[in-house]
This record gives sequence, C-alpha cells and structure tokens, in this order.
Amino acid sequence: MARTVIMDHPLIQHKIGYIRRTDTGTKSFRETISEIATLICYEATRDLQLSDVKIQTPICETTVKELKGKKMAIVPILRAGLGMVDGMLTLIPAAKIGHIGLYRDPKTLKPVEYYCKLPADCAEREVFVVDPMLATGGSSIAAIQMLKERGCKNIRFLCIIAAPEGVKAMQEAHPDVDMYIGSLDEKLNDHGYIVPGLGDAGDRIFGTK
Ligand SMILES: O=P(O)(O)OC[C@H]1O[C@H](OP(=O)(O)OP(=O)(O)O)[C@H](O)[C@@H]1O
Ligand SMILES: O=c1cc[nH]c(=O)[nH]1
Ligand SMILES: [Mg+2]
Repeated sequence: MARTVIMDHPLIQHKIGYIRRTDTGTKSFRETISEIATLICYEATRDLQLSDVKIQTPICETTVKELKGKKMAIVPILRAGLGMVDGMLTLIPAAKIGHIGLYRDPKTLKPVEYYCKLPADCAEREVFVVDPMLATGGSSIAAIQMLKERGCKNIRFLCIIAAPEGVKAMQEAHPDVDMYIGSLDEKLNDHGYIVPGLGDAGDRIFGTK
C-alpha cells in the first residue's frame, strides 16, 4: 500500500483555515490555493532520488547532490486543479504539464470526461496529479485510470482537502499511488460536498458563482 500523508505543517493549516472562510474573495482564494500547492509540493517531493555530482566552486572541487530520478509532469484535473499548477511550478519549474478534463455530474456525482492532453513522454515521467478537492474520489480515480491506460506508472496525487470516503475509495482503486493531503475533513454531505470543506473549489478559484 502506498503512503497517505496528511499535512501537519502550521503554515499549511493556517492557509487552509483562511480559504475555508466564506468571506475570502476570489483573488485571495486563488493566491492562497497556489501557496498551499507549493507547500504540499515541498512535502510530496521529499523522497525524490539524488545523485552525487562533482563540480567546481570558486574555491575548490566538491561533490554536490542533484536530482537524478525521472523527469516530472504535473497533471491538473480541470478546472480546479489548474489553481495548483503555478504553485507546483514554483518548486519544479522544468516539469511538463498535462491536462485532464473531468467534471462531476451534479446528480449522479459520477465524473464525466471531456479532455485529455498529456506530454508525449508522460509514461516515463514522475506524475503529480493535482486537484484541490477529493470528495467521493470519483474524479481522481478516473483521472489516474486515464493516466495508467496511457502507460504512466509513477503517480502521486496531491489535494488540499479530502473526505474520508474519497481517501478510502482512492486507496482501494489505486493502492500504488501516494497521496498528499492538506487536510482530512469530517465527511461528505448529502450533495457530495466536503464538510466543513470550502464549497466549490472551481467556482471559488475562477469566480463563477
Ligand atoms: O471526488 P469527487 O466526488 O469526484 O469530487 C471532486 C471533484 O469535484 C470538483 O470538480 P468539479 O466537478 O466541481 O469541476 P470543476 O473543477 O470544473 O469545478 C473537484 O475539483 C474535483 O475534481
Ligand atoms: O466539497 C466539494 C466537493 C467536490 N468539489 C468541490 O469543489 N467541493
Ligand atoms: Mg467545481
């Protein structure tokens, strides 16, 4: 079973508290989502492999560490996942970016696929799937299934808020995928929204409601 890591960093907890508030407006919400994504990215890259490389400093020759593992790709689940991309790129600027378009049918809560465009060599990359919300798990399970069907093997999932129902469903569907979660909330309500949550992340990032 892969790892499920719940963030305990005070900066992350403080910033999540701020975006939960109804009175946090679109600009602040979007900026803070990006900052949280950077902080979660820092935790989710903790185990990347390093190798020793000999270099010359102005003073002497020495050995330094360099990232040696696979190249990386960031794959946001549209729309809300887009809000995490810039924050991820702050730390891994050379990553390529794929897009998976899914929306959750409001009645059935099932994910509906509408777009998929990935880097050509995505299967050889370490893939970071990002979406602020993990509710029933339907969207992230489907997105990761789409990646696996295209040959991706090294996949991590990063979200800001998760419901226990979604975490369980993801662990069952994709037991090989590490999950990095900003906050594990209490439950889903009857409409499939996370409680206490923050409402509809996509609408709050893009100001569509
Ligand atoms: O775990 P689930 O039950 O599938 O719910 C989570 C999904 O719901 C939201 O997307 P939404 O369908 O609102 O699309 P949007 O990002 O375009 O607003 C969210 O960003 C996730 O993708
Ligand atoms: O609480 C929720 C659940 C799904 N999608 C969201 O944006 N928020
Ligand atoms: Mg939405």
